[in-house]
Amino acid sequence: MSDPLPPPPPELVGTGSALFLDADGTLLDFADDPEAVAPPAGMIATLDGLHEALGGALALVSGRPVEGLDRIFGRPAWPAAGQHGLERRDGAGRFATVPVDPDELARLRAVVHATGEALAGVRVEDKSWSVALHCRERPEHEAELARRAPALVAAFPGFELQPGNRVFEFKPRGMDKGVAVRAFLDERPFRGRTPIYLGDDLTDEHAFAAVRERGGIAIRVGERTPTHATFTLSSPNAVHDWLNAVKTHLMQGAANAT
Ligand SMILES: O=P(O)(O)OC[C@H]1O[C@H](O[C@H]2O[C@H](CO)[C@@H](O)[C@H](O)[C@H]2O)[C@H](O)[C@@H](O)[C@@H]1O
Repeated sequence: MSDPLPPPPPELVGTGSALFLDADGTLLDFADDPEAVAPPAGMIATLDGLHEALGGALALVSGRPVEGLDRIFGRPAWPAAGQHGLERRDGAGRFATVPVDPDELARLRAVVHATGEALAGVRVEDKSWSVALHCRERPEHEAELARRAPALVAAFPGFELQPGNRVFEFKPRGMDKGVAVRAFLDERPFRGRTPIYLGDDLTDEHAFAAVRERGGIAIRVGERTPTHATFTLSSPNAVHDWLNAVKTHLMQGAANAT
């Protein structure tokens, strides 16, 4: 059956838009090792151009720490939300994190590491305020992780489970990408703009709901259903091409205005 969602026309983005971009699976192709990802050639220049054309209203919104995003994207000045909204660098460059109970986090971390060690080939990614179990290299463990993860997190009331693409993440309760996007939209330079969010995974659905409730547009990357999105792009390659087309459209508009 063909996908009922259409591709987004680049003209959807205007100078009054704000652009929110997920990283893995949207800007970045998946890799077995979370540390082994890299943006395709030319993407950082494209994002720099869009950041400028949108008056700074472009932000990365990721499950990764902001520090990890900075390493991958060459330490840009762009606003960013990391660890599903637990940390945020706002439009003025200020960085803030949500406080986490360090004792509960330490106990959770120990249980997650023990779970990973018991399943050969399952990777543990320790991200300071959240922890993830990855099964991309051993997808045969996915069903077992899906069974164990809810029981594991139930012992830690301050934390919740965020499933994703071949990953089970344990993060402090109450924070998600929707909370992060709403916070950006209440501040300059995002305030008053129409939000447009691109993402591929379950965690992005929180942000899709947030932008739609503010009159914005959600664009799903890939084919995952169900979704709050109304447009789709097939892959990170298609996202890169689309972002280039958006940049060209914005620059033509600026040239025509002079
Ligand atoms: O919100 P995102 O920017 O999409 O981040 C979500 C998680 O992405 C990373 O994991 C995913 O990508 C890895 C590298 O390609 C892949 O190995 C893994 O299977 C994917 O789930 C990242 O490692 C996590 O920390 C992010 O939360």
